[in-house]
Amino acid sequence: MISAFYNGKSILITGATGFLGKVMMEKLLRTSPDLKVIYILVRPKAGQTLQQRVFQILNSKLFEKVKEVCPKVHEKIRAISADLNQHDLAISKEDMQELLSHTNIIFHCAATVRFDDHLRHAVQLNVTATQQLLSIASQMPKLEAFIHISTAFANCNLKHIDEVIYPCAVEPKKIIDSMEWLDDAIIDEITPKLIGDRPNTYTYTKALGEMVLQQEGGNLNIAIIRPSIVGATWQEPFPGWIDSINGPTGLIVAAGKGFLRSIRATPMAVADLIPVDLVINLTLAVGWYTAVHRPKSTLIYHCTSGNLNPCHWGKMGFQVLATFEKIPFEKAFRRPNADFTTNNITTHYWNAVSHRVPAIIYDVYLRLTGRKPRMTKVMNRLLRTLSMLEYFINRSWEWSTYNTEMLMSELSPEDQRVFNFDVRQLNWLEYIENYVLGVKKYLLKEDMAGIPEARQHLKRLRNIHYLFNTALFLIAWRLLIARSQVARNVWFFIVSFCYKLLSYFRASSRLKV
Ligand SMILES: CCCCCCCCCCCCCCCC(=O)SCCNC(=O)CCNC(=O)[C@H](O)C(C)(C)COP(=O)(O)OP(=O)(O)OC[C@H]1O[C@@H](n2cnc3c(N)ncnc32)[C@H](O)[C@@H]1OP(=O)(O)O
Ligand SMILES: NC(=O)C1=CN([C@@H]2O[C@H](COP(=O)(O)OP(=O)(O)OC[C@H]3O[C@@H](n4cnc5c(N)ncnc54)[C@H](OP(=O)(O)O)[C@@H]3O)[C@@H](O)[C@H]2O)C=CC1
Repeated sequence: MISAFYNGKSILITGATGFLGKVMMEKLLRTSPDLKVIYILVRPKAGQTLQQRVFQILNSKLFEKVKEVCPKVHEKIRAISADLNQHDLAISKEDMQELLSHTNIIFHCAATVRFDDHLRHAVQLNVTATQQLLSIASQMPKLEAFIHISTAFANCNLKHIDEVIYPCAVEPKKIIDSMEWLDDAIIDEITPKLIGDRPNTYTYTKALGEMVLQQEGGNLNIAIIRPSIVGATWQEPFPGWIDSINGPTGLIVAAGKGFLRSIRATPMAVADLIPVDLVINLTLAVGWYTAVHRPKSTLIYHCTSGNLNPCHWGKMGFQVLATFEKIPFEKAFRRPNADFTTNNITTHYWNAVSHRVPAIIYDVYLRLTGRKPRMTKVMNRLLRTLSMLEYFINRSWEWSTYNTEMLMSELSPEDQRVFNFDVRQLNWLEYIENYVLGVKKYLLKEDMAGIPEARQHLKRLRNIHYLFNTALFLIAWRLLIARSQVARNVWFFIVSFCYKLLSYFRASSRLKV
């Protein structure tokens, strides 16, 4: 039923080149190959034109399965040049006309997801662009539904979060206006006051974005999806696909490569991870439900795992490390072994001993061998990332999921199977193993044939580690003996004790003969 609904439709997706957007395009094309067209708003980036970007995406591994059911996949995608940083989204007149007269459904995924983005930029992307898209949407006569992707952490200043829009202290309109005339220095100064007890500009501006939808949605048929921490695919189009380094993925890479040795995290805090294919299944089901059933008010759907099938960071970390034993990453800096600490002092200690000192030693080695030092820079970046993510790995939240569960009960058995978003069916251990494997294959693009060599490399690292520790112990001991009478006495006692033990064994073996 849901598949049939999208057939013949013209669908507009923003953020289609991003992590969620790609999985959404793939699923739509695979399950509704007779859809009319998918308009995607794309900007040229990294020296590539939009056509080159789209070509690269459609020819990637993710889209291999789609081509079996929809060979003319290229013809179904219409890339429209746009920049959400620009006031009018920088869409040409002709393209705008086409969008206005044909679009049936909008999925608004584009956003800045950087936690440290400057407030001005975060407001432009996550608030102003949403406002402008709403204004465009309100001129679309054929529009049936406007689906907005927010985040479950938009209200992370609360402990229990319901499927409602919570107001922010300052009206989004006022924030948008002030960003026009305030200079960067003043914005920097007021940012902590505005974001209040939220940890970053991302969560704050996503909350403002929701308010804009509520206040300026007019008669539009709107729904909001709030996913928690989005991870690799669970089942579709195949398990473990991921190409984004955001969230836990960057830390999995850092742990697997041996950079990440210690992390300030609460092992019993809920790791509210949710697979990306599950998020997309829910989103497409919401698109159908919103368009067909036209709920009286804007419904919000939490796409979270914690209340239905909880996993904890401790369990996740353990399983990630266990997977590295089977599937090691190539060219690791050290053997993967990341510990969780919960206290500030041990965090500082391990950061110094396990992160900074090895980086400095390695950079000295690089310098001595005539190469450019780089490890300290990598470590600094890792520590900065850790400090940004810590907020989310030391707390647990409760999200109510009434609307999501209501929607599940509205689906036919066939739709429940094809657009499965029932997280209770997910086996975490299996999922995390596939996730780590997917990070190796699809993000790091490492060949599975290289696993024996990666294992050998880890063995060499282990031997170097033992050798290094022994040498360090002997040097420290030698220095201690040279300086301390007590250490000398202990040393003398140990040596004479060993000597006596040896003499005793020798004498007793002679007596036996
Ligand atoms: C033992 C294990 C335990 C595991 C335990 C895990 C616990 C983990 C809890 C997480 C909990 C999160 C909960 C969030 C819930 C939301 O709603 S999340 C939305 C998702 N958003 C994020 O995750 C954004 C977080 N990241 C950031 O804000 C920024 O990356 C940081 C952390 C500020 C770092 O910024 P930065 O140092 O400037 O680094 P950045 O430029 O971003 O990237 C560094 C490199 O990665 C590359 N890169 C960046 N993005 C990408 C991408 N998407 N794809 C590919 N490459 C990329 C860049 O190109 C760059 O490479 P170079 O150009 O230097 O060669
Ligand atoms: N990933 C996660 O863990 C979570 C994500 N979400 C939400 O899901 C949505 C998608 O996130 P995700 O796919 O991970 O994010 P990505 O960073 O992977 O993708 C962001 C998308 O937005 C586009 N975009 C950014 N700036 C502009 C711009 N100026 N003009 C046009 N397009 C732009 C990007 O285009 P380009 O490729 O050109 O940069 C990209 O397609 C977001 O709304 C996010 O808040 C919610 C919860 C968790």
